Amino acid sequence: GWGYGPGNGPDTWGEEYPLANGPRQSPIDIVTKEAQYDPSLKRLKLQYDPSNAKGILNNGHSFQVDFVDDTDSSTLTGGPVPGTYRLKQFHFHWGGRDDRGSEHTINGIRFPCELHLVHWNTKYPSFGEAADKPDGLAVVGIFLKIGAANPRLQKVLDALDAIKTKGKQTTFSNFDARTLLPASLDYWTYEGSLTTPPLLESVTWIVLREPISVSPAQMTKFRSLLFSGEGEAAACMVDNFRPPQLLKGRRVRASFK
Ligand SMILES: NS(=O)(=O)c1ccc(NC(=O)NCCCCO)cc1
Ligand SMILES: [Zn+2]
Repeated sequence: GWGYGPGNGPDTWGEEYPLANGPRQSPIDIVTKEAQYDPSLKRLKLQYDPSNAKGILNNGHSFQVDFVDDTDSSTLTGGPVPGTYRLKQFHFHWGGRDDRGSEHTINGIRFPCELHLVHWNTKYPSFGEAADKPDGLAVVGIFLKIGAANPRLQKVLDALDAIKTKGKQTTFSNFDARTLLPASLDYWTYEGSLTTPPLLESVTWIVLREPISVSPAQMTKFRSLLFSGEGEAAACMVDNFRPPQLLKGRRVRASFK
């Protein structure tokens, strides 16, 4: 199946997933001077209930923290989208070295890691139903930059020893995803896609301007995970990012001047 290696990486995905060359693919390079301030954009409202955290899973491409999404208790409202979107999961993309790892880039600059908080539009009955609709998903992207250790990440990183290999999962409860957010919710927004197969063009991207910090030692924890399953030849889970895709005429709007 698809992956990030030489034989199954982003350049090969188009063979099985034709959307790879579609008109609204993600990620993109955000050229800040070309992002247009839009005064009609609303403030982003993220309301997360810690009791909705359910589990943490190594899915063989990244790891994700899954949330119970059967009520409107952890939601995204406001921002560039009408209606209410429910938090489904969050996950990360990172590099084998600190000079790469993020999916979106800012003026060509890559960050060592990028956090994605995945939400689905409650006008649809479920995530699966929403996932292939043009207004189905809203993903908040947050850059991580090297600096002081981030204590808010520690609970997530401490759980990684239990999910080292593909398919492993463990319970992960009482986690407040709001603690991962930076002080400012200023954002850029554009219409895009899932950044992994099936590359569905269903995502309103909301990329925060302010990064959160991560220390080199914490990055080493991310890199201790494996793409491979137990008993398989060990393959370090690093460089699980898709490079920036063509804008194809899309506009990027800014919520700030
Ligand atoms: N990196 S990303 O764009 O935030 C992303 C989020 C979800 C997914 N996929 C997912 O949640 N489930 C599999 C696809 C759903 C099809 O029903 C893939 C990429
Ligand atoms: Zn992602």
